[in-house]
Amino acid sequence: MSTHAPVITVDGPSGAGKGTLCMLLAEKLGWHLLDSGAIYRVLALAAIHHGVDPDSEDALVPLAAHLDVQFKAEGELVKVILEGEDVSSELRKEETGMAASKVAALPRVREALLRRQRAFADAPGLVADGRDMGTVVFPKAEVKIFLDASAEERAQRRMNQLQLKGLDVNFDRLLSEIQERDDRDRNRAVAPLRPADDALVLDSTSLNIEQVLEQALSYIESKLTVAS
Ligand SMILES: Nc1ncnc2c1ncn2[C@@H]1O[C@H](COP(=O)(O)OP(=O)(O)O)[C@@H](O)[C@H]1O
Ligand SMILES: Nc1ccn([C@@H]2O[C@H](COP(=O)(O)OP(=O)(O)O)[C@@H](O)[C@H]2O)c(=O)n1
Repeated sequence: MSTHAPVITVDGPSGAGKGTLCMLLAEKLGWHLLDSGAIYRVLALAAIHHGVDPDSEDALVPLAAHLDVQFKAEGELVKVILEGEDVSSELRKEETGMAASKVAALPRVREALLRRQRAFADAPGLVADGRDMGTVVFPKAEVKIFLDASAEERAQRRMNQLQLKGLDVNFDRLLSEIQERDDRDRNRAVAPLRPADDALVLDSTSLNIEQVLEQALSYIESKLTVAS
């Protein structure tokens, strides 16, 4: 007998703070975490490693359907293993995000990844991070949040994050890459980035991480009795 697991979806553009918020929520609630962007990133890397044309939907669909990926929690970090190889650091590169947004625009690729994402919904609950979690993957989720922030603030956050890793980054380039990815994600034909009709839209431009967490938790508590 399958039990229904409650789902909290957090969608929004790159750098809005989704990953940070989802990790804190999953930790606080003791729920599972789905980083759906990581799946699209892994697929983009698999295509690059196998020399598959990232524009060829026909070649990408079987790769998506048979993607051999494991997410291994190691303390606070999640190691991502693709076909036995640790791709964790390659995964977070900006160029991987850009390649992911290209493969993610292909309808049959999205379809091939649906079941894999839905399988993450398990007791006691799931926090799902992405672009279409509340609109397509979990349309009946109990709680939906759309986390936003201005493109400039998101580019600044990404720049700080990359600088902390010791990388040399240029703000204007980062901003234009974020805008290019936003445009592609918002204007694609299937599962475009947009808030679900029943989502709380939270603009984090002038909120710090604690304030975002506080507002999200108070909304979750108003929707779910288990969140107290
Ligand atoms: N409200 C916030 N204010 C300032 N920085 C934030 C906030 N939320 C997240 N960050 C930082 O911004 C960067 C991007 O956040 P992340 O959670 O990776 O965004 P996303 O998953 O939406 O791309 C991280 O370095 C994170 O620590
Ligand atoms: N549910 C999702 C998650 C990510 N994606 C795509 O995957 C890319 C990378 O997603 P990500 O969440 O890892 O990116 P960041 O927000 O961390 O920059 C996005 O730009 C989207 O094009 C998607 O189409 N649908």
